[in-house]
Amino acid sequence: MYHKIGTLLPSPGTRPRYIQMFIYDTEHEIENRLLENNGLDRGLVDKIKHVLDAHNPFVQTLRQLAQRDDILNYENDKLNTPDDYDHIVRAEIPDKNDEPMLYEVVMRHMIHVNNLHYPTFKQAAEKRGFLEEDDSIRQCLIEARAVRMPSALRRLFATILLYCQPTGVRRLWEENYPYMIEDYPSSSSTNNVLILNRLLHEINSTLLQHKRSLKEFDLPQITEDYQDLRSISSLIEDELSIPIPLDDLNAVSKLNPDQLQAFNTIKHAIMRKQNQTFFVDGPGGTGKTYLYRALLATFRNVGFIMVATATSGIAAIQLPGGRTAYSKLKIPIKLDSSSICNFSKQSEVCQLLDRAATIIWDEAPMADKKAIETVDRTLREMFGVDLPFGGKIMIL
Ligand SMILES: Nc1ncnc2c1ncn2[C@@H]1O[C@H](COP(=O)(O)OP(=O)(O)OP(=O)(O)O)[C@@H](O)[C@H]1O
Repeated sequence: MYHKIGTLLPSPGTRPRYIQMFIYDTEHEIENRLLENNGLDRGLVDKIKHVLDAHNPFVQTLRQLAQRDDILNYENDKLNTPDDYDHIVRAEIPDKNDEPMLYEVVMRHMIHVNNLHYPTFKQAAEKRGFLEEDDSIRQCLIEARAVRMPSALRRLFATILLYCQPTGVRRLWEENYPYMIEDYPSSSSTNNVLILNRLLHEINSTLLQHKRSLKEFDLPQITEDYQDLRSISSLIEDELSIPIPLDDLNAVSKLNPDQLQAFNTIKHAIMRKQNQTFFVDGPGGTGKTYLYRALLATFRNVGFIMVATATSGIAAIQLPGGRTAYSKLKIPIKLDSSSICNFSKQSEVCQLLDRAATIIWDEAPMADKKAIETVDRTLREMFGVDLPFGGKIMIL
């Protein structure tokens, strides 16, 4: 209904139409109707008008609007949503004894019944069974989950918030949240907060474009910590979002005595931020990669940044988030005794290395000696610390 009726009062210079007939210039309502359509039978229109006035509760409600002082405020404002109408269109429940028939009609058709009032027209209509609670929205989201990318699902969710006025926002959120974050990589509990905030931030950005905000909805809110995290580079964010395989977390309990000794020694240094360089050596197949994976999982799981590199690409992909040392540390191809890695002090790479608890470089002995010296020289210079690798804990 609200799509068709336009403003409650006609705009200046135009004749009343549709719903405006019941409110504007009611003394000349018949004439106004005939002007709209001169083929009408005056007698018939008059009879219909009386029938509607006597028996239609909506017409009676609209007639009362004419007596409202604030109705003029709505003259030029199109009421766009059921809530807008609900705000001003209300019917009184007639006295059951004085007007039993009218009472029955109103009780049958009126939205707010039994003194139960709902914040919006839509909610009231749902409670009366005129609408199904968010069912069409839910169905739409279920279909979208099957065929749409998570990014499209996020935009759809924001659009639903903006235009569909769901009543159970929190329930829709809980149902669809896991599907909306599917393309945000993470598995640790630490990162879940980041992921939640990232999703909320993205939905909020869409809402802000339409001058709305997350705060208006029954949804979790962005935590303040996230505002700090927003200032970090995307490189660090990517590093914090590296998935942590459960097997790697469990690997700690399966380390053999040698591996465990190495694990504990390195752990000790990381916890105390002691500058140390470790050389993990052993014949092929003795569990070096196994140890690295256990270290990466354990410390990433508690929010540490662990940069994982290897000399060869094959070895790099054995480590979650692993890259070749040349690529990650921007080691130049041509090396000499004064080479420096290709990143500046202000670069995201430098920020990442600065925040990293440790740098793992698997198969380092296979790399050109000058490459290792270049990294050492660069980190000393970047961090202004004259210690091996600028004071970083290195595992080679
Ligand atoms: N403590 C352990 N418990 C169970 N399995 C282990 C353990 N340590 C190593 N392994 C297994 O042994 C195999 C070889 O281990 P890994 O690849 O870590 O050795 P590596 O020293 O890195 O070998 P390479 O130098 O050839 O790369 C892997 O399948 C690994 O899962």
